[in-house]
Amino acid sequence: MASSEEDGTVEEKENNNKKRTKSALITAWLTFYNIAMTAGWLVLAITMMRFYIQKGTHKGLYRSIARTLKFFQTFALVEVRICRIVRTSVIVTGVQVCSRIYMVWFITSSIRQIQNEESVLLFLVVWTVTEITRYSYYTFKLLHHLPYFIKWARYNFFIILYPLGVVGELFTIYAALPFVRRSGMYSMRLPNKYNVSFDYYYFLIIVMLSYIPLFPQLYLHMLRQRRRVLHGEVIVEKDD
Ligand SMILES: CCCCCCCCCCCCC/C=C/C(=O)SCCNC(=O)CCNC(=O)[C@H](O)C(C)(C)COP(=O)(O)OP(=O)(O)OC[C@H]1O[C@@H](n2cnc3c(N)ncnc32)[C@H](O)[C@@H]1OP(=O)(O)O
Repeated sequence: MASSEEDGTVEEKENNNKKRTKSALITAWLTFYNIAMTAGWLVLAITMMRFYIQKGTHKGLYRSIARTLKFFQTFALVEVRICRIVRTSVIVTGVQVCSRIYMVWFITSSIRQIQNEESVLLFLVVWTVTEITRYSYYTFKLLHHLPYFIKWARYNFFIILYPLGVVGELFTIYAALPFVRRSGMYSMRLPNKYNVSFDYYYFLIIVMLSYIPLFPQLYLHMLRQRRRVLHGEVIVEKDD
């Protein structure tokens, strides 16, 4: 009897040890990821500032940072996986990350003629400030040393930055429309062997319209997060 009780305790201890090791590994991985992303966006911020100071214009800036931007923004896909670990929604994160990746790869990087638009500069600056704040917030939180200013910034900056970012993105897509129509890029006209037609021009218009239902949901989600974190409100959100 005593030996089976002992066995139970040994088994429990082993399980607890395994759980603790797993949780430590996850925390280490998350900390590494968030530090890497903070560093990446800081590099982008410094590169943009240096470019502007040296050249005195934003023309050519996108080209100079395109590779780094593509790398770090695409790497953010990891976050959809992180949703399984932390208390965040796959849908909210998925829409956010995918729309950004789409903006980088299939609009701004694909259409050279729009890269010098002011709207591109606008969303780049907004994304950079947002991401430095967001990833440093996660990092300090994981390290249990979260300065109040970072927490405040994480849950206040978005109030202005989110709409500004969306304005930058929408104007950029709008600027792309004439080039897409003229070039017929990413489009398929009939007749073709697949018997399928696709017009990227109209697809872009649909993307722009999809901001109308999607953006308010993301924004309201962030306002709820703000009330929860800064004002301690208990908020029950529907899970996906
Ligand atoms: C085919 C193409 C289709 C395109 C369709 C287009 C339509 C798109 C429409 C929408 C347009 C949006 C475009 C985006 C524009 C911009 O980004 S503009 C720039 C300004 N942006 C912002 O301010 C972004 C603000 N939004 C967010 O931060 C997002 O909603 C988010 C990134 C998804 C984060 O939300 P969420 O995770 O729910 O909030 P948090 O409070 O930060 O986190 C919740 C808990 O999860 C923990 N956590 C999350 N991520 C991490 C992590 N990486 N590491 C560690 N921990 C993490 C976090 O700590 C919280 O934990 P608890 O406090 O313990 O709950």
